[in-house]
Amino acid sequence: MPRWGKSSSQNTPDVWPPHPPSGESELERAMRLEEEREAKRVSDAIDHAIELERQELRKRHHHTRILLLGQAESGKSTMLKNFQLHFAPETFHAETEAWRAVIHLNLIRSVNFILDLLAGGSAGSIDFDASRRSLLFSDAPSTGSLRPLRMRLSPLRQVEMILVQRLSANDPSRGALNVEEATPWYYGRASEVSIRGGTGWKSLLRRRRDAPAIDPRRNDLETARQILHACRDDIVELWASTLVQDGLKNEGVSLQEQSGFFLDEAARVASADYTPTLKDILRARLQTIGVEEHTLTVEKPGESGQRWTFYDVGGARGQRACWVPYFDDVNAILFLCPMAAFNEVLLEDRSVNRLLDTFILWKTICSSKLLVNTTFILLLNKSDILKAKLESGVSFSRYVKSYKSEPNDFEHVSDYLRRKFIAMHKYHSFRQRPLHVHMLCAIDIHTTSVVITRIHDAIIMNNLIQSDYL
Ligand SMILES: Nc1nc2c(ncn2[C@@H]2O[C@H](COP(=O)(O)OP(=O)(O)OP(=O)(O)O)[C@@H](O)[C@H]2O)c(=O)[nH]1
Ligand SMILES: [Mg+2]
Repeated sequence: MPRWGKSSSQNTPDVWPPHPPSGESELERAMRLEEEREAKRVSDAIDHAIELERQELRKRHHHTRILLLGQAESGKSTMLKNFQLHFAPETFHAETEAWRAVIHLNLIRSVNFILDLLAGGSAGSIDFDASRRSLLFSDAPSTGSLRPLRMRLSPLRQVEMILVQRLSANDPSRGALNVEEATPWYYGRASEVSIRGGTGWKSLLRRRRDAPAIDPRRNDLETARQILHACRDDIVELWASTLVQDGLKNEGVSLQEQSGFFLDEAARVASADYTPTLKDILRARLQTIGVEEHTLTVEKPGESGQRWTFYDVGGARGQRACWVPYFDDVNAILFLCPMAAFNEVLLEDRSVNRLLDTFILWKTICSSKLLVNTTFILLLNKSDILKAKLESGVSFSRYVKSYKSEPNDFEHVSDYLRRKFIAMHKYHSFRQRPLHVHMLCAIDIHTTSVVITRIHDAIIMNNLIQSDYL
C-alpha cells in the first residue's frame, strides 16, 4: 500500500493522494475520498507503530539488564557493589552508613561465635570437648580464664539483636533474619547475616536530612555503636588471646578464611568515628535471599542517563529455582566461579565439592535455550585466595583428578580452569555464541574497574548487534 504523501512505484501514482480524475461523478468522488481517508488512517497507524518500535529500541539500547549467577559466596553481590561504585559512585557513597551496620554485624557475629564455640553455647554444642571448654571459662585465675572477657562482651548480644532488627525491619516474612532458611548452620562457622531481596534495607539505615531530631531508629543504632565502641578493647583482647587462638586451632576453625571477617581490624571498625573504607564495603558479607533487583543510572558525563538493572540472586541451592523467570529478559549473564573453592564443600550439602557444583551449574546455564541470544560473561573470581592457597601448599590435583601432575601454581591452575569453562561452554551451548572470560579479585577495586569497562563494552556491542544498529 502506498504510504501517505510519498509514492513512486510503477503502478501507483507519483503523488499521493492522486489528482482527482476528470469527469468524476459525485458517488465516485465520495468513494475516492473515503478510500483516501482509509489509506491515510492505515499509513498513520504504520508510522505510529514504527515510531513506537524505534522508541522501544532506543529505550532498550539505554537500559541494560544483567543477571548475576553463581553459587553462594561466589562474589555476585560484591560484583554488584563494584558496578555501583563504577557507574554511580555518588549513590554508592550515600549507602556507606548502611554498610557500616552490616560490617558491625559481621564483626559482632564473629565475636559471639568465638564465645559460643569456646564456651560450648549454641554454636559449640555438637561435639565440643567439655573439659577443655570449662578450662577456658573457669574462674581459676591460674588457667588464664576467658570468663571475665565473656562477661564484659555480653552486651554485644543486644547489639546483634538491634542490628538484625534494623536490617530486617521491612521484611514481612520474619521478625529477625532467618538464618536457617538461607543456609543451615554447621559446626565451626559463624552464622550468616542474610537479607531478602526487595526489602529496601539500605534506605532503612540511610541518614535522612529530614529525620526528626529524636528518631527511635537512629537512637537504636547510636546505642548499638556506643556499646560496640565500649567493647572495643575487649574484642581486641579476645582476638589476641592465645587461649582463643589455640582453642580455635584445636577445633579446626579458621575464621580468617570465612566471609565477613573483620576481627583483624576490630580496633578500627569498633571505633566511635568509624567510616567504612571502599575495601571494607567490598569485604562485608550479606547473604542474598531471593532476588535483589537493583537499577542504577549512570552518573558519568557522556554516558549519563543510561540505565543498568542488575538481578542479584541468592546462590545457595535452595535459592536457584528463582533464577529462571529472569532468563528471557536479560541482555547479559555474569556467571561467577569462585576459583579458590576447589577444596571446599557446599554449606547446604556437605557431600558436594564447590568447584564440581559450579561446573554443573555452568553446564545447565550454557545449555539453556532461553539464553541463546544473551551475552555470556564468565568471571573467574577470588584469584587472591586461589593464589594464597596454592602458595601455602594446598594441592589442586588432590581435589581435581583430571589436573594430573601439572604445576601447582596460580598460572597453570587458573589457565586450566579457564580452558575447562570455555570447552564446556562450547560443548553444551545450544547455538555457538561468544564467551567473554575475565580473571579477577572482586575486592580489588582497581583491577575490577578495568574488567567492568571491558564488560560494559562487550554488552553495549552485543546490544547494538541485537537491535540491528550494526
Ligand atoms: N578475598 C576475596 N574475597 C572475595 C572476593 N570476591 C568476593 N569476596 C568476599 O566473599 C564473600 C561472599 O561474596 P558475596 O558477593 O556476598 O557472594 P554471593 O555470590 O553474593 O553469595 P550469595 O548471596 O550467598 O549467593 C564476601 O564477604 C566478599 O567480600 C575475592 O575475589 N577475594
Ligand atoms: Mg549475594
